[in-house]
Amino acid sequence: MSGSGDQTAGARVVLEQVDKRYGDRLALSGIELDIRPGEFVTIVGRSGSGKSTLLRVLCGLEQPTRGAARVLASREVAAREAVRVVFQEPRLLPWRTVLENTCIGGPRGRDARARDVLDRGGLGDRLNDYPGVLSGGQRQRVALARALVHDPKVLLLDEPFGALDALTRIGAQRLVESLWAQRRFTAILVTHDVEEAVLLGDRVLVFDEGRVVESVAVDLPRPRAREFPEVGRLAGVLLDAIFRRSPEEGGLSRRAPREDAARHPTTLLAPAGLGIARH
Ligand SMILES: Nc1ncnc2c1ncn2[C@@H]1O[C@H](COP(=O)(O)OP(=O)(O)OP(=O)(O)O)[C@@H](O)[C@H]1O
Repeated sequence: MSGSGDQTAGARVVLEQVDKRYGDRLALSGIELDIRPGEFVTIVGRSGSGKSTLLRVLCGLEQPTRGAARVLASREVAAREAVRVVFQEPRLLPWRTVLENTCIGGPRGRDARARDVLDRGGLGDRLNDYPGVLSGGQRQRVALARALVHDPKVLLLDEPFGALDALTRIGAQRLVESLWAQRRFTAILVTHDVEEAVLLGDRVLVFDEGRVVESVAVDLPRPRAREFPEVGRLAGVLLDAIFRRSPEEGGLSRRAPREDAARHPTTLLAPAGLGIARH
């Protein structure tokens, strides 16, 4: 399994000098990103660093204050056509069945696709159940199926596993990875779990104060496991990057804070091979 390849249904995502301002607060500042079709990008960073704002800009819920965010498929397509989001809460309609929830808002005739995704998520025998009788992990798999029924070019995942217990979380991660490998959409996942970011990402971006301060390429075979020494090492690198700019908050810094890194706009084409691209 690989994050790159020629046969892809995913779209390229390009952000050019994107700022997002809320009053006096700059939630995103000078974001320059180039995400290739079918790439799996994960995003980590402290609370309030701008991760969710980036996803909201990408799905069209927010407009940049400056700059442009573009989804480039065979042609430039509107975010609402090409981009789907899965949030931490599944947001299902309690009075609709699993199958009905999955098909809501989707194109007609997508029952077969919905059944296929639900089946792959282990819900093939729960199609006529209502959300109230499902577990948290099952509900989240319905939310994932609902997003994929639209055949998105880009799938945005905003802490989708955050509320799940550890075992259910591992199952959900594997499901997302296998669906991504099969359908080749471009995936952008926000997570607070640095190991999860390494397990799933072709590239991990570290956000701080609305900027990308680090980009870590993960060139490891898939599926990956937390027990891989390299996974642990890269997770440590990410923690270091997250906390080094404010060691008094995290206390994990082993290096001096990098004064210059966050001040300069970054261009983040995924570097080949394992390593950290510094900007
Ligand atoms: N609608 C809004 N109005 C005003 N400020 C906002 C709004 N949305 C976000 N912000 C601010 O923008 C900054 C970035 O918020 P964002 O939700 O993107 O952070 P985050 O990295 O996703 O945080 P978390 O990990 O806690 O979810 C924060 O300072 C937040 O207070």
